[in-house]
Amino acid sequence: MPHSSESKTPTSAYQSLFPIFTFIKPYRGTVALALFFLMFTAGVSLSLGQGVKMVIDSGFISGSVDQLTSTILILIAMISLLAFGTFFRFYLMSWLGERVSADIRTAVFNQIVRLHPSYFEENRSGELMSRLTTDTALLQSIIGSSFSMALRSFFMLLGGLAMLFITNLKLSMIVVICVPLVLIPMVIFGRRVRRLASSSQDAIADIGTYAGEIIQNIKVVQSYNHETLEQAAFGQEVEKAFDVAKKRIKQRSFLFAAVILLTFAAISVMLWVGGTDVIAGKMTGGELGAFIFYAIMVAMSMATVAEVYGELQRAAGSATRLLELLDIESAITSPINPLPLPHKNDDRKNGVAIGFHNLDFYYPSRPDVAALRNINVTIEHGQTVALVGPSGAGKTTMFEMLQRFYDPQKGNITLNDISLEQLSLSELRDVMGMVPQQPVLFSTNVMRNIGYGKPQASKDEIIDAAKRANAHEFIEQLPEGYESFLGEQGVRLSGGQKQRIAIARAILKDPDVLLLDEATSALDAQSEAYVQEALNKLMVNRTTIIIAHRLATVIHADKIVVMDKGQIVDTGTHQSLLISSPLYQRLCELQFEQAK
Ligand SMILES: Nc1ncnc2c1ncn2[C@@H]1O[C@H](COP(=O)(O)OP(=O)(O)OP(=O)(O)O)[C@@H](O)[C@H]1O
Repeated sequence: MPHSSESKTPTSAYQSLFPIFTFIKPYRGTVALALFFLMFTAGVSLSLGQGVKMVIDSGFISGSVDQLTSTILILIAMISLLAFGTFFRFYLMSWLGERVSADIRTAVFNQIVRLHPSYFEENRSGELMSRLTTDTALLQSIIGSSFSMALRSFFMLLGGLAMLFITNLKLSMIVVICVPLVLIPMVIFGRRVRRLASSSQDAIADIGTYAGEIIQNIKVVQSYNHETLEQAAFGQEVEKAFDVAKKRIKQRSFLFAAVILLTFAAISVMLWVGGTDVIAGKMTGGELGAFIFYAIMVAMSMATVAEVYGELQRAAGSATRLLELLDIESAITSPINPLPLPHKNDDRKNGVAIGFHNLDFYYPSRPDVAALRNINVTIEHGQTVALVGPSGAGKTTMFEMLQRFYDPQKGNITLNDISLEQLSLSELRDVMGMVPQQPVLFSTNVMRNIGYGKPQASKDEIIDAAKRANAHEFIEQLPEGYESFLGEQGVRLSGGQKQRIAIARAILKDPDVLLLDEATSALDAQSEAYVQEALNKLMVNRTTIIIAHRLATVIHADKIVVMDKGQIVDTGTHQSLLISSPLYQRLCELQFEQAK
């Protein structure tokens, strides 16, 4: 990417903002038009000073009502032009801000969904979320408003200064001395206010996080009778935020008071010096009026430029973070020239053969402990293999490796003798279908939750999949049938029902390899029978690997792999392992005790 080198070593705020221009480039035409209106309005604003002069000199002083009327009409015409230009300037600039931040948001999200899963173990989702929302919102306000304000103020500052000197040299010298006197306290207080404003935002964000966690876990809070404790703790958080806010508003009050005092003091000095000149006949009243108009314009423009400079620095931080995120390369990518997955006799309905060969794997976050060590397993087309072993043995890790969420440090995994790294990620993941122990439901309706397995599926296909998963009946009984909303704020489903939705999703996907993580929590006999029947149908004509917790599953498996501490300790059938494997015997006793 073109911005990679700049974003790593930003030397100034502007330099790290520079890469954002890649996102602005496509809208060159709009930028040009916006700039035109920006200069147009700046020009009209500057000429307003002349209008003021005319109204005073030709209108009031001349004593002619007609002349006053015509000068006022000219002033109205100028202000109409200003309004006209402002509409387009504001609209186009804000449009640019919104458009560019929308594009950046999309680019960041597109990047996030493709990143390797271990990235999300190192980076909290809350942080990524704030990149997507807060950081992009800041850039939007910079591009859409602050930048335009700064540019306009810059033009007006230059023009205003020029007009000041043209109007009256002596008074201009007073302004040149007074403006910094007014600005210095504004910049100092402004900086403090900004710092406090950002810690105030942090404090508010903390309140949000705290409340969010309590609301999510409200049942735990209530069952432990922690309401009063939580109320007190939350109260403290709120007070902390209030204390920061108090400091901020104090600084702001000082700022306002100082600005009013200094500005009017400076204007009074000018009025006094200018007024003496008017009385002495050295300048007209209109000139003095115009002069004060320009002086205020120059001061305001300088204040705006100073204010925006601070914001630009804050935005530079956001821009750097966003661009760093966009620069990260996913550690798991498709090969440039992927091999197609060959199918035995070209018959897709037979599953695929799987092989683990001398596989060693360490999780990136725990590089010193092997999660899998020296794993060798061969699974034939259409076989059902059960993985058993105590907690932490590495069973789930096997599933993660098969879906290539991580790459092994040593050895490899093959599908029909092709190494996973040689397959395109999309083909690999098309082949795999996973039914997790705790099914994940999205906050949408049943139809879309099942349809996640095959986005182009028709309604009939979805209903058919639900029927085959033994889910149709209970879905029909939901308040709005297939349109019922599931997920976070949706209908609550029982464990068995959720599993059947997940099974329907997998049926619809129709994968060659089925990865099944059986639920450990016991379902009631009826649900268990429904789920088992649905699974049996699902396993036909596929290669299936099951993390097994049920007697029925292991007995019917073609092969059982017994794992412990990341290694395979035994492989065989239920009968052979009962004789040869002490660990398997122990596991059987434990697991099937519970099943009784
Ligand atoms: N993302 C991860 N980062 C670091 N270590 C992990 C990660 N996931 C799992 N582990 C570790 O790897 C080992 C194997 O875990 P795994 O989840 O594969 O076990 P399991 O056999 O599926 O256990 P269970 O039956 O309890 O789910 C454990 O020691 C676990 O702490």
